[in-house]
Amino acid sequence: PDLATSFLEQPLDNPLMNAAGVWCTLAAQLDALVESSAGALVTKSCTLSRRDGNAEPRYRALPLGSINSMGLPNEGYAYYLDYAACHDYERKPLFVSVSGLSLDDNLTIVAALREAVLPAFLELNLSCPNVEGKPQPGYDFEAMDQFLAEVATAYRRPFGVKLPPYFDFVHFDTAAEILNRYDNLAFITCINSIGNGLVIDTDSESTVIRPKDGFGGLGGDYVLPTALANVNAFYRRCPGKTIIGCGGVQTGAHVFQHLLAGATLVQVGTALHEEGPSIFDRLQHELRELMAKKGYSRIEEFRGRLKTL
Ligand SMILES: CC(C)(C)CCc1c(C(=O)O)[nH]c(=O)[nH]c1=O
Repeated sequence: PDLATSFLEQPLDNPLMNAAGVWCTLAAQLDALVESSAGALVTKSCTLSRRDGNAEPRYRALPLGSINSMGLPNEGYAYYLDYAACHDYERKPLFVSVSGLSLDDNLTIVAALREAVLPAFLELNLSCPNVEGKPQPGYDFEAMDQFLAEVATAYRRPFGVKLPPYFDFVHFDTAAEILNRYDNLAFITCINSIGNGLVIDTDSESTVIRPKDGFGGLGGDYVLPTALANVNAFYRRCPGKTIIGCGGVQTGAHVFQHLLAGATLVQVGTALHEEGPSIFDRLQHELRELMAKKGYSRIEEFRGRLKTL
């Protein structure tokens, strides 16, 4: 079976890539993803200036996934624009994730990315911090609309958004209605971690990460059904947009499920953090094996064809 696919008219060897934030903060990590068999890669969400991020421990792997409250540690947007300027786009697509600390910061970064005239794809993180006392833009539909109106106008090129998970059909409907208003909003990545979970260690009777009294974003097995739901909800509601699936991928079968739900590309976070870039070889092997067993030779034969009962 052949895993070749395309994204916004760009050919890719396969649909797999890292999730923003995982194995992508430093150039050496990004180089390892370029050398790996990943079909594409994305940089750590960046801010105007370099950030140390939160105190450690700020990430913990668990039997069923992970919890993190990293606090946006990153080298600052110029670092990632420099990396993007040196990337070989013939080899594989590069995405730049942006998570400015304010709308203005986002506009500054987006303008710089536009000025650089690079073939990199912009993934705007809508879980970015916003005004104190207000929810993240992904959960504040007025702010989300405002962000998109200004970024879409300023960037004027195709871009995408990274969405937090939604759990209510009215939220799927409202978010999709906003996203569909922006013609150059070309792709939607679902989902970011499930926010503010709390993992407790029974023996120590303590939280397991230091920041935010132990509250942090969940990844891994905990989030797969929610990730698949959000991929399929936006796939159904935004026929003109390309969906990137993210959340809970650990096996070739999980990749298959994301594709069936309507994803074009599939991002790997927690499992990549734990296994390293060789995971992309394993996932492709497992996906090919599953496709062969089912008699599929290409992804387009089943992508988006989730059956209902
Ligand atoms: C949570 C924020 C720090 C506001 C954004 C960056 C981010 C982080 C992070 O850097 O803590 N972790 C996630 O799982 N998703 C994210 O989008």
